Amino acid sequence: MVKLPVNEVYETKGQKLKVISNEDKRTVYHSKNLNLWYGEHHALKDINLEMKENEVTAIIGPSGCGKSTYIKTLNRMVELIPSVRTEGEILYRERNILDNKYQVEELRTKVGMVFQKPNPFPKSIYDNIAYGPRIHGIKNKKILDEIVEKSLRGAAIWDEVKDRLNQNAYGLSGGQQQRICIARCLAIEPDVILMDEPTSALDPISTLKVEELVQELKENYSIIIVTHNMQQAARISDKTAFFLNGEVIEYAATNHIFSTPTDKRTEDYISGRFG
Ligand SMILES: Nc1ncnc2c1ncn2[C@@H]1O[C@H](COP(=O)(O)OP(=O)(O)OP(=O)(O)O)[C@@H](O)[C@H]1O
Repeated sequence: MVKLPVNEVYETKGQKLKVISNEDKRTVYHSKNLNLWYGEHHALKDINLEMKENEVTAIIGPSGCGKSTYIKTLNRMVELIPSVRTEGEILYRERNILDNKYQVEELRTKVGMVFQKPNPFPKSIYDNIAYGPRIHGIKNKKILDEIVEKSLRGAAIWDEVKDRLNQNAYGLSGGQQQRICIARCLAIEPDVILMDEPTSALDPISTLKVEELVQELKENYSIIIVTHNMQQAARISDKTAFFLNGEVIEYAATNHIFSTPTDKRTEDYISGRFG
């Protein structure tokens, strides 16, 4: 494949085409000097990370390094824990979500989350997907039907469940349940999808399906995924942040992190010397 230099303007059939560089992509999240404490425990230390739209950003690092804590600050889920204290800023689309004036409800309509263990509601497949839109006031059956179908198609599970939409979601396999949770997330038309180890409870085939789905979804969404599976990060992400003891040791294009890491600690981690 020929690689064109970025930001060059070419003319073809009378049309000017600009080769877009990564710098032209808009920033979705920008953490600035973010610190977080659980009581006395300093769990996130001066995190500075800028994440771009329509990219998959992977967060990797050994157990206890702060990956889940970080992703849960991005939708302010951490504030449910009473001992948590934060300092610094997290800009989402240029507004500081840690500001008291920022309504968490507003954030939740824009940022969806998929967890480690599939967590469908004990309801029908249809009601799982229609749940969010209903909360947002949509009652019209035809509109809800459309949202349900579109979301299930978006999560690549429509064909598997279209004939049993009224059955309980608990009757599905783990991999199917996880895609139902992704569909539930898509139904609120989010801007960003946060995923906290979304495949760690899945078998290899379901894992592959979710990984393929993540690749497709980035065309329309920005995805931030925590994974302890380094092969997965290498396969599906554009950028990777390596966390260690609450700090970001290195953040760069995924191929750079996995081929020529700058920091010795990143190299030791990705080559399996610790973690
Ligand atoms: N609710 C909590 N109260 C107190 N300390 C916590 C709490 N949650 C996490 N921690 C601590 O904060 C640090 C970071 O934990 P976190 O769960 O973010 O790590 P992680 O990188 O996601 O780990 P893992 O890969 O094992 O899930 C750990 O030392 C952990 O013990």
